[in-house]
Amino acid sequence: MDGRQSDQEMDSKQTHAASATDPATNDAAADNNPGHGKTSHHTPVAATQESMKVSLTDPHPPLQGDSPPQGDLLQSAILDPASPNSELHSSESSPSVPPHPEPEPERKPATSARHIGGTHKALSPYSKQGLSPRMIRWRRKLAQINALEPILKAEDDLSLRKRSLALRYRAMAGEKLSTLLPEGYALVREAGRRALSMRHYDVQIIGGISLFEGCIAEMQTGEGKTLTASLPLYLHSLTGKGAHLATVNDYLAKRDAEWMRPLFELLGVTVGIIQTQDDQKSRRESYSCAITYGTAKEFGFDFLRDRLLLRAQNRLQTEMLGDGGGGFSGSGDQIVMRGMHFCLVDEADSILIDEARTPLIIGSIEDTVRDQIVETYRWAAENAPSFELDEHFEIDDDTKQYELTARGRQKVRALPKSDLVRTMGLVDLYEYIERSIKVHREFLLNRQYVVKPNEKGIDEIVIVDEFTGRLAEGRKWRDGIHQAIEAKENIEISVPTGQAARITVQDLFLRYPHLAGMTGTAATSARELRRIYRTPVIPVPTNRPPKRKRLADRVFGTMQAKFEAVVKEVQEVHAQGRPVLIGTRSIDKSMIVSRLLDELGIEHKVLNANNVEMEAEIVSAAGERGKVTVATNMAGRGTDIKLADAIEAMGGMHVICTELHDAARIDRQLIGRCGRQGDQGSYRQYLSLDDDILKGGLGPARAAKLKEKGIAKPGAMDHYAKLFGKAQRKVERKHFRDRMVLMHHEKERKKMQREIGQDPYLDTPD
Ligand SMILES: Nc1ncnc2c1ncn2[C@@H]1O[C@H](COP(=O)(O)OP(=O)(O)OP(=O)(O)O)[C@@H](O)[C@H]1O
Repeated sequence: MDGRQSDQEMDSKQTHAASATDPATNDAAADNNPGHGKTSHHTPVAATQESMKVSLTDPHPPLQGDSPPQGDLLQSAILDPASPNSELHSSESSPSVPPHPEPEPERKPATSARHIGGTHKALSPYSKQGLSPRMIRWRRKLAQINALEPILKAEDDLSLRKRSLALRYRAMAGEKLSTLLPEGYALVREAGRRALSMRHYDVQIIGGISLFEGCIAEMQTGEGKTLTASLPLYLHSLTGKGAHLATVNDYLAKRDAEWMRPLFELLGVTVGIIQTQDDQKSRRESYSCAITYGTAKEFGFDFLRDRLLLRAQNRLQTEMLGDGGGGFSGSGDQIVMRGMHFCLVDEADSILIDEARTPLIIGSIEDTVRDQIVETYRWAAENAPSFELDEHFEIDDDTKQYELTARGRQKVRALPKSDLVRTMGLVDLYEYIERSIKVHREFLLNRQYVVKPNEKGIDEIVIVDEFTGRLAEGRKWRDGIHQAIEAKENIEISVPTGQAARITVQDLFLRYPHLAGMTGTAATSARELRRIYRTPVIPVPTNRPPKRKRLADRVFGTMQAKFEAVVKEVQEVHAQGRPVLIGTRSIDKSMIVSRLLDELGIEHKVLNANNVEMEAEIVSAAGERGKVTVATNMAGRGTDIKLADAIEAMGGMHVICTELHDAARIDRQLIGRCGRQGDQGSYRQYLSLDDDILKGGLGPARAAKLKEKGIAKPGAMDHYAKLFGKAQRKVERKHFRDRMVLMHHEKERKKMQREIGQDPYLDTPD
């Protein structure tokens, strides 16, 4: 990777005209009803102390998803300190395999141990010795929640709802949420059991408590983050200030909200969903709900649009001084958000780290020199391919800068130009050509981007997100890269329109007074998350010990040899009837694997950003007998592949990773598609000496030598496996440093702007 992520920026969709109606529901009226408060207040937490001891054994018949012998791991740990279940089940069985690229030593257990146990001995949050005061406190709360369970179980739905209203009344009257937590969480658990047939496991309750306390809960993939999120979202919603859940795309926002809706509704809590295409009116309605699910991007744009509106109405000053509220204006336009109180970030590493630098930008006026710019982009795109490396331009290996040589500049001057292009300054023309050469060499169709018609049928460049494999609709590369690609593909050029408002994803989340996050893969980023967001990472143990098996890494000389070996393995596992998932780093590579499978006559499905509409169908069948699925990172986050009945006995699903990503976290996401919820499963990493990660981590010279070696020597060369892990760690460290530098500059800029009385979000430099 060449820091392309840093080039990315978001362009807003058109700023919608706000509508005049005010749908803001006033839940407070119902909440403030003392009658409700009294009737539902009949079993306060304090009254249940006696029953707590009893509740440490599970009084419930197992439900769907419950696993009686090991189901409540924590419970058994409390009852029996010697219980093997009291260990943290985070390692996978890996018999006699070379070590998989491990996260940097200084970043992993040390951080977690410090947070959980306070000493380095306390590697397990549930071991008795070295338990941190925090964990002792959390276990005490868990015991209180467990104690309430039989009581709530005996009550009807209406009583639960009344209890919920009473809690809201108390929260709005100023009672601390932490004192309401045990009863609140017990209510959510009971509502989950009734409405979703899913009872929160003890480990999920512990995860929920850590989220309430502003931590990043690291829960293994498939452990049920969606259900865990319901706990802190509910509790924070009680204050009436709105609780937000930010996730990575519209699809997940909608899916999770709809999934959890029956639980919340049973407790009288409203749920809103923000989708990209929503107008201002429906956005306002969604934000007026007690809990709102949406994407980080939409939360950011709504914040900016509101801010622009407030400035237009000259109300920003009072708003900033805390005298805002209401959101009414003389023109009838209203802001959509009710403020920012609590945000739970799903896939926290993706949003808080990978997306952190992404600026969300709302454009302003049309550029008057538009035609000239458009024509120059086209002129550069036509001529760039005729420029030769070393003769006309050079590339700086460290900075990835393209620079024209003297001969290159001479060539630019000599090129034929139209009148419009000729009026452009010569230095600008050099830059246009340099950028265009870079785009021709580094930005490839069906790898970094696709060309896709928009809703008006006009072709557009849509970025393929490196981390999620999904199309990042609405996002643009900056510094003219996006326009240079449009020129290269000969489609309409979207000249930037200047900046009216801008915020980075990082700044957006730092504005929430209460922030928490969940992810399957945060330990490797614990240091960064703590440093930037002051959110400690807490590993939450798995509910059942993972049975996922890691098979030895395989290394080949060339990509071709690697993919041939991959399909051979697919053939073998497929013959046993086990489902196989093959992860690739880009759309074009998924197509290569698909072609090779076709040649062998193996029926399969391809899941990439080009066939997103088939996603639900492909995923729902992927765990069935004999299914083969080729996917990009799209199959990573949020893809819940259910195994068909007989598959578990055969050994579960087999995942094949065909290349390392720039961050080990992304590889872990794909691996996490198998062995979910304690299921059987296996995975293997395939590598080749021409993989991009070697260039990024070991430098172009060393990578070129390895590549030569790979071409010269066919067959497997597994002894190189460790080198790949080393390269990946180097790339991770480089990205970490880049992010820190950027954060520093952003901080300085904002400080300076505030000093001179500017708004750092609205008075943005272009
Ligand atoms: N307490 C529970 N009882 C029964 N089933 C559960 C429970 N918690 C989670 N599950 C099941 O576990 C599966 C995984 O849940 P979910 O998709 O929320 O996991 P996740 O942690 O978000 O995974 P990923 O990180 O892969 O996105 C779902 O099928 C869900 O039904």
